Amino acid sequence: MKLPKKCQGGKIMDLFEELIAKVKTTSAKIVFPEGNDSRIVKAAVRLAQDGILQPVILGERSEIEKCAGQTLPAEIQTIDPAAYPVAAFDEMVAAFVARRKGKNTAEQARQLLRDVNYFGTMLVYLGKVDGLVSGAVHPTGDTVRPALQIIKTKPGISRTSGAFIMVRGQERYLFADCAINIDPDAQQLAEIAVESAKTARLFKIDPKIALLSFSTLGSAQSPVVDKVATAVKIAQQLAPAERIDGELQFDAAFVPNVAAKKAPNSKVAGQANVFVFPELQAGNIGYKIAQRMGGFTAIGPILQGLNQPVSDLSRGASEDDVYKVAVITAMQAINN
Ligand SMILES: CC(C)(COP(=O)(O)OP(=O)(O)OC[C@H]1O[C@@H](n2cnc3c(N)ncnc32)[C@H](O)[C@@H]1OP(=O)(O)O)[C@@H](O)C(=O)NCCC(=O)NCCS
Ligand SMILES: CC(=O)OP(=O)(O)O
Repeated sequence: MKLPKKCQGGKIMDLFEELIAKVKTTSAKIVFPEGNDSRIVKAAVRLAQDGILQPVILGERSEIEKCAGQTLPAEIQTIDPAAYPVAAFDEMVAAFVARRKGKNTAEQARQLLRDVNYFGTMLVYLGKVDGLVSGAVHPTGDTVRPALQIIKTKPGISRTSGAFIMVRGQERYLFADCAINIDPDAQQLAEIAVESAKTARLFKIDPKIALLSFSTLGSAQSPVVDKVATAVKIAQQLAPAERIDGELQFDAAFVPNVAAKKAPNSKVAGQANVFVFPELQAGNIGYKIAQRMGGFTAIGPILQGLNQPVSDLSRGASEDDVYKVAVITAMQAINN
């Protein structure tokens, strides 16, 4: 049944009201490296004024204010990396070099840490803030590389991946990987599926996980289909309690009467709510089609499997998207 528009909007807010209520209790510190972007600064100001989290914006305070066209409230902390105290910067350089275990020299560290994303990620690593939100200006690679190198993945997880929660009225789905792994192998794809189930639960989605393909359970033959079928077997071994199936075409995964024809014995087909794409072109295109043509709100990408929360925005993000992703980042910090 289709709900009236007003009611659909209400449902999106329900999800956020729940998250915000949780996040407010801890007042997490979130760093925003892109103090030169008005969407970032305005969202950070609103988050502080709404009492949701404590933003730390990187940049020179008067420049940040010029960019946002407003004076920053006194409670908003800013850090200008160019004016960071020498002793604290030296400490950051030493910690970076130690973390990189011979992969970067101190000289390289000093150079890299001039980049706001490296600087902000080190603030997370050193525990000076609880999470980072960036990517409104920087492309994904430049936003997440510092996190991959410094924060790294949790034990037992080899790849981080990027999930979107797709919301339209009462509908709530998870799409992954839409952001990071260009051509994951079967093992990596299986890990993405298992991590996606954990992320889904954070958003009260009871996961039924479909690994997507252009083939349903052997209807087409190709090495790329074999990769997905192998990933399903690995994922089922990694997480035997989860409902995981594939390879499935999207219609077989989503539409009950198509599932009845194509995959009648599947416990997932026709009712999947977590969709794992076989590679990044499909995942990134897929979420943008659902967002831009299908009327879904796309929340993310939420980086899964990192030791500490770092979030990458789409450069097409609105001020409101920044606000929501920051709330999710703070929630990940609580659940860490
Ligand atoms: C994420 C991405 C930037 C990493 O590329 P890269 O920096 O060239 O990766 P490298 O292979 O040089 O690895 C750099 C480091 O990150 C680690 N790494 C790379 N991918 C990783 C992943 N998915 N999970 C965890 N660690 C990863 C590597 O192990 C390496 O660590 P090390 O320096 O300690 O050895 C790349 O995969 C990419 O461009 N992905 C697509 C991003 C994109 O454009 N998405 C669409 C828009 S959202
Ligand atoms: C997630 C994503 O696609 O990011 P961007 O639009 O910045 O490339």
